[in-house]
This record gives sequence, structure tokens and C-alpha cells, in this order.
Amino acid sequence: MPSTETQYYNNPDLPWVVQKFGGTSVGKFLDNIANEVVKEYVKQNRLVVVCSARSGESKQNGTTNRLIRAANFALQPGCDGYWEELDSILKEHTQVAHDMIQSDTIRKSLIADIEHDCTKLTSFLKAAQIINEISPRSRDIIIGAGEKLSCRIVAAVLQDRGIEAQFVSLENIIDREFEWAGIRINHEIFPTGFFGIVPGSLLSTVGRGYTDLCAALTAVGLGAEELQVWKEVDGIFTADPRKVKSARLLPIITPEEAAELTYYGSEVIHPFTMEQVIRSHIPIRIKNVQNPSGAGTVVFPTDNISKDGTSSPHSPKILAENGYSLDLSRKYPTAVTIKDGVIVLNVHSNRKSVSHGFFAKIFSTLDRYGVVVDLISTSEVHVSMVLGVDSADKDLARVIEGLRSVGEVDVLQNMAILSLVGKQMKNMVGIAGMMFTTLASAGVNIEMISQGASEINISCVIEESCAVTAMNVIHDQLLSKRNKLVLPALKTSLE
Ligand SMILES: Nc1ncnc2c1ncn2[C@@H]1O[C@H](COP(=O)(O)OP(=O)(O)O)[C@@H](O)[C@H]1O
Ligand SMILES: N[C@@H](CC(=O)OP(=O)(O)O)C(=O)O
Repeated sequence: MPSTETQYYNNPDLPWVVQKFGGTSVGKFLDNIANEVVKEYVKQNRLVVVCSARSGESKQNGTTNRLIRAANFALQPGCDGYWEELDSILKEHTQVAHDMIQSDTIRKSLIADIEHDCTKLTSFLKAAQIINEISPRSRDIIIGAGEKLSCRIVAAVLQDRGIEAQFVSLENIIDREFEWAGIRINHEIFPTGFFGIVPGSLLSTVGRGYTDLCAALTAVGLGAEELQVWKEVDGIFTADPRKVKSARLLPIITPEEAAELTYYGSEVIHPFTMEQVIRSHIPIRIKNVQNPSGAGTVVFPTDNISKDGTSSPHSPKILAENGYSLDLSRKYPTAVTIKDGVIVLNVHSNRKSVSHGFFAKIFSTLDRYGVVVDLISTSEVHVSMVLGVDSADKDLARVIEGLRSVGEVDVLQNMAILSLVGKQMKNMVGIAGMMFTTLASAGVNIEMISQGASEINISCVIEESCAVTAMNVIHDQLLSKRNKLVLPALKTSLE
């Protein structure tokens, strides 16, 4: 039962809502999270709070990156860099405890927990250095310490503000299939975060931003009413609001569009999150910690399966108000996005093998080096591939060397993928033509074109230096509400 001093606690009669906070939000806006978000929402809901590892100003020097560095140092014989990284993580988290927590009892207990976690981790890395090995599973344990420390702080800050919160580690909730394996939840607010061992390893199977997936699994497991992903932007916009001043906030977006935007540069939400909750028909709402009263963006399925699994139209009114209609006749794409820092590899066959052999050799070479292809365009004797920024970390020279056995290879660096995304573009005859004419009129040279198999994405590759200009002209011409799109006339109207 809640203590007499506790003013805020989870009422078992209220529906579950899962709230996920990113590392920079925990780092910069912990007071907002406690006072303006959790305290407000717990009045109407039972809350689970899922947090990422703390970051300060940027994710670059955040706890997760420092833990990854520490693990790498531990693998260098005689290098005590890991100790320094862990010591700075310890000091930073302890400092937050001093700065944020007034109650002596709560602060002391938090600091003891932080010290305990950091000491354990130091011993773990010391042992790893001695045996000169860190298995994928051990690496997950090291990385997950960031979420644990963050959640310990958040739980203590919530307690300090009169909220009955309890730290729970979800290390054992995942079974092999990534499904919810069950956890007993009662009335408390549970700040959680790291979800333990995953098949393969966390970074290779899920990748960075994995806390979104943890939150999604929690929401699915509890049958939550809503999953809220709290960020430092008001929601998903028609383009990156930092780069396009006239970008508009989208009140709703479909899961397919949100996933496509994430894959192609607008990393607002981890794509696996969508799969999990949409399958369970739980809406995801993206909101701003600095503007909690804003409505945010709801990731809203346009299919017609309701939460209980029966078939019923999915609020056609909301869809219609936002420009989606069930016959997919909307006249606008949804958003434009850019993924920069990509590399284009063009491979011209040396014709020493039949075309399927040519493709097989290319893909087995990429597979050998774990290279992911973001976009591809092919003919029988030519393949153009776009490799993501992460590929630069792989041994690109050896990948290219491997590909040279099948043909000539040329490499274009500093390129960007520009993608126009929209569920309803499928029926917008002429939209691709308009996109490329608009780019041509702005003098943007197109290196490669690809239309996603999903039919909701038209992508092209351009030079990185023109990316922001290109995104702005596309936004002005194709996404601004002021310019209603005039597409080529059709025999049957799609209006
Ligand atoms: N279409 C888009 N809508 C909203 N944000 C976008 C979009 N494309 C790119 N972004 C960028 O994604 C970032 C996401 O928000 P933020 O809270 O800063 O991320 P994180 O939680 O990863 O720290 C913002 O900095 C924003 O500029
Ligand atoms: N801390 C992890 C997990 C995460 O989800 O982070 P964020 O929510 O801050 O993007 C990472 O950087 O990958």
C-alpha cells in the first residue's frame, strides 16, 4: 500500500500506460518528467516508466557510448581506459543524486546502489581483460548497466517528489522469440529499462535505440491503453524541423510510414517498436517532455482490425480529418526525410558468371562482412547499392576487394538518400515525376532512384552537400498545405 506521505501512486482500477523517456530527456529534463509528466498522468492511469541510459547534451558522449568504449578498452591488454570511463560514469550519476534528491534516506540508498552497480561492472571488465574476451551476452550486460543506473535515478527522483515508484529490472522478461515472458506487476510505478539477454546480442539484433523496444514489449505485456514515447520534439513532422522551418507536426501517422521514416533518417522511434504494439493494436503517442500539454503524434494503424481482434473500421473520422481516406485517395505525401553520410557502390559485372551468380556473389560478400544495404537498384549486369553510415565501421576496403572478383567497382562517398514517404502515394499517379522535376528545377543531380517495394516510399540518392536544399524544395512543392498538389489529369478522378 502507498505510504501516508505518498501523494501519487498507481491505482489498480486505472488502465496501464507505458511512458518511455530517451537518454537526453532523462539527462536534461528530469524535473519535467517527474512534476509535469508522471504526476499528471498517474492521476488518470497506472504507469510504467521505461528509461534509456542517461546522456548529457548529446547521445555522443552519453552513458551507452561510454560503456561501449569501456568494453573496447577492456579488450586491449594492459589498458586501464575502462576504469576511467566507469569512474566518470560513477561520478556523473552520483552527482545527479546529490543535485536532484532532497531526502537524505532516498539519496543515500540511491548512491549505495549506484556504487554497487559500478563496482560490479568494474570487476566484470577487469575479468574480461584477464580472459581477453567479451561474449555478446557479456556485452549486453555491460551496455544494459546504463539503463539500470538511469532507472535507479529516475525511481529515486520520483520517490523524492512524493510518487510511489519502484525500480524493476526486466532482465528476464524476454523469451527467445522476443515475446513478453511474463512479469508480476502490481500497483507501483515501475521505472524499468534494460531488458536483458536477447538472441544474438542487443546491438546486433535490435541496434541502438533499443529502449523503445523494451517499452513496446512492456506495453504489449500489460495490454496497455497507450505507449507514449517522450522526446524533445513535439512529435513527427513533415520533415526534420531542425532543417525545414516550415515543417508541420503530423497529428497522426501510420506505422508503415513511421517505420519508413525511421529507416531513412528520421530516427524518431525504433522500427521494431511499431511491429510489436501495432500487432497488439496499442496506439503509440510521441510527445515532447518540454511541452507535455501538446497533443503529439499518434502512430495510428489504418487497417480495420480493432483491439479485440474483430474487424471494425478503425476510426475513419480521425483518418479522414488527417487526410487519410480508406480508398487511399489523399492528395499529399506524408513526409520527406534525409539519411546522410551514406556510400554508393556501383558494381558492373565482368560477365564471367550468369546474372543470378553475379547477384549471389555480391550478396554473399556483403553478408561475410555484415554490411547492410539501405537501397538497391539493379539491371542484369549492373548493381548500385547504398550502404549506411555504419558500413564505414566495417572493413570497406575488404568488401570492395571482395566485390572486385565479380566486376568493376566504383565508390561514391558523402552521399545522401532523400525519401518521400506516404501511405497514400500508391494511387498518386505522377508524384514520382513531380518529385524529380522539383529536384531538377533546384539543380539537384540524382545519382540513383529506387521505389521501395512497400510502395509508400520513393527514394533517390543525391550529394550530401545538396541534401538540406533538396529537402526544403521538396517540402515546399509537395508537402506544404498551401500548395495543393496538382497532379496530371486522370481519366478517373481520384479525388
Ligand atoms: N520528421 C521528423 N519529425 C520529427 N523529428 C525529426 C524528424 N526527422 C528528424 N528528426 C529529428 O529527430 C530528433 C528526435 O528527437 P530527440 O528527442 O532529439 O531524439 P532522441 O530521443 O534520440 O534524443 C530531433 O532532433 C529531430 O530534429
Ligand atoms: N541508450 C541506448 C538505448 C536507447 O534507446 O537510447 P535513446 O532512447 O536515448 O535513443 C542507446 O543509445 O542506444
